[in-house]
Amino acid sequence: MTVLFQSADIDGAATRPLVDRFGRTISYLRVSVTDRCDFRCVYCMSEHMTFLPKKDVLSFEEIDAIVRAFVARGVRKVRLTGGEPLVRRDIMELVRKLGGYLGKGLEELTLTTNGSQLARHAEGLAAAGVRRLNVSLDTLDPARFAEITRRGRIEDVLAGLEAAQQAGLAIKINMVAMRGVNDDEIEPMLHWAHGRGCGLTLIEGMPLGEVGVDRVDQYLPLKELRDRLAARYTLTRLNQTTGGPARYVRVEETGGVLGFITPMSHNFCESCNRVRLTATGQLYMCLGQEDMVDLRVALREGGVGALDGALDRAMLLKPKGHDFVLDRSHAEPALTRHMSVTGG
Ligand SMILES: Nc1nc2c(ncn2[C@@H]2O[C@H](COP(=O)(O)OP(=O)(O)OP(=O)(O)O)[C@@H](O)[C@H]2O)c(=O)[nH]1
Ligand SMILES: C[S@@+](CC[C@H](N)C(=O)[O-])C[C@H]1O[C@@H](n2cnc3c(N)ncnc32)[C@H](O)[C@@H]1O
Ligand code: SF4
Ligand code: SF4
Repeated sequence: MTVLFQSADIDGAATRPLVDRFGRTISYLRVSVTDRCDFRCVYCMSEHMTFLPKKDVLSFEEIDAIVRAFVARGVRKVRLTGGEPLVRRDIMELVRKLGGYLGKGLEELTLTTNGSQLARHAEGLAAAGVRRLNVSLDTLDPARFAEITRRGRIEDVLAGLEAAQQAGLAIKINMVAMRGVNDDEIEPMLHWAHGRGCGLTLIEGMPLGEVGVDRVDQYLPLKELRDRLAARYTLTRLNQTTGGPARYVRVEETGGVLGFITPMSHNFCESCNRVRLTATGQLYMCLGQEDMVDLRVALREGGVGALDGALDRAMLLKPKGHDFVLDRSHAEPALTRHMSVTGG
C-alpha cells in the first residue's frame, strides 16, 4: 500500500485557517463514505438508484489524508455520513483512524446514520472516541417506517438506538417533517425522544435529486409546526449550537431539546461553516450548488502536498448560499445530485 504521508504533528492552532470570499471560516467537514444505503427513503432517493462505481471510491487511506489536511487547516468537527456510513465495509477501521485526531486538533468525530447497523457498531464507535450520533427516524409506526424507507425494519433501528445509549452515546433524532406523511407524529415523537433522553431535530425537506414523490405536496414549513407546538408547550430559546444549522429550544414540559433546520423557509447560509467530501473525493462547497474541487485527482496526481493548494482553490469557489425554491412552478429538483451523494 502506498504511504501517502508520514506522521507529523497537527496539534495546535491552524497556521492558515480556511476562510472563504465572504469571510466565513470553515471548521466543519462532512464526509460521505459511501453513496450506497440499505434504505431508499422517499425524500432522499428513488426506488432504483445508480450508485457511484466502486473503483472510484476513495480508500480509507485517502480519506484519512484528506481529513488530516483539513484538521491542519483548522477543521474541528468531522461528521461521517452517506448514503449509510455504517454499510461501508470495514467502516470501523476508518472511524478508529480518524478517532486518532481527537484532541490533536479535532474536537468532534461524529456520524449521521439511519441506525440499521448501529446495534453491532455502537460499542466500537464509543471506543473510537465518538460521543454523540444523529439517528434519522421519521416515524414510530412500523408500517409507515417501511413505507417511508421503502425497505427498512424499524426494529433494527430501535435495537441500534438501545445499543448506542447502552454504550453511552448521546443521541439526536433527525426527523424530516412531511405534510400528510408524518406531521401527525410530531408530538408523539417529541415525547418518545425526550422520554428516552434523546434530542429531536425537525428538518424541512430539500429539493435534491429525483426521488419519485411529489415534494411540493409534502413540503411543511417548520414555522407552521413551531407555532403549533408553541400553542401547546413552553418553548425556551437556547443559544447553544453544535456547529450545525439547527436552532434549538428547550421544551419545558418534557425537559428535552428540540431543533429546527429550516433551509427552505429561513436560510442560514450566512453563517455556513462547512464543506462536503463525496465518497469519490469531490469536495462540494455547498449542499445546494455544483461548485466543487476534485480532491481525488489532486491527491492521486500530486500526492498529499497538492491538497493544501486544492483547499485554497476550494475557498474561492464557495458560493454565498443555495437557490432552493419549491413550489408548483419549480417542482423539479434544484440539482440532479441526490442528498446521498453529498451526505446531507
Ligand atoms: N441546507 C443545508 N442543510 C444542511 C446543512 N448541514 C446539514 N443540513 C441538513 O440538516 C439535516 C441534519 O444534518 P445532520 O447530518 O444531522 O448534521 P448537523 O445538523 O450538522 O448535526 P449537529 O452536529 O447535530 O448540529 C440534514 O437533512 C442535512 O441535509 C447545510 O449546510 N445546509
Ligand atoms: C442523506 S442522510 C445520510 C446519513 C444516513 N443515511 C441517515 O439517513 O441518517 C443525512 C440526513 O439527510 C436527511 N435528508 C435526506 N434527504 C433529505 C432531503 N431531501 N431534505 C432534507 N433532509 C434530507 C436525512 O433525513 C438524514 O437525516
Ligand atoms: S436518508 Fe439516509 S437512510 Fe434514507 S435513503 Fe438517504 S441515505 Fe439512506
Ligand atoms: S446551503 Fe450551502 S451555503 Fe447554505 S448552509 Fe448549506 S452548505 Fe452552507
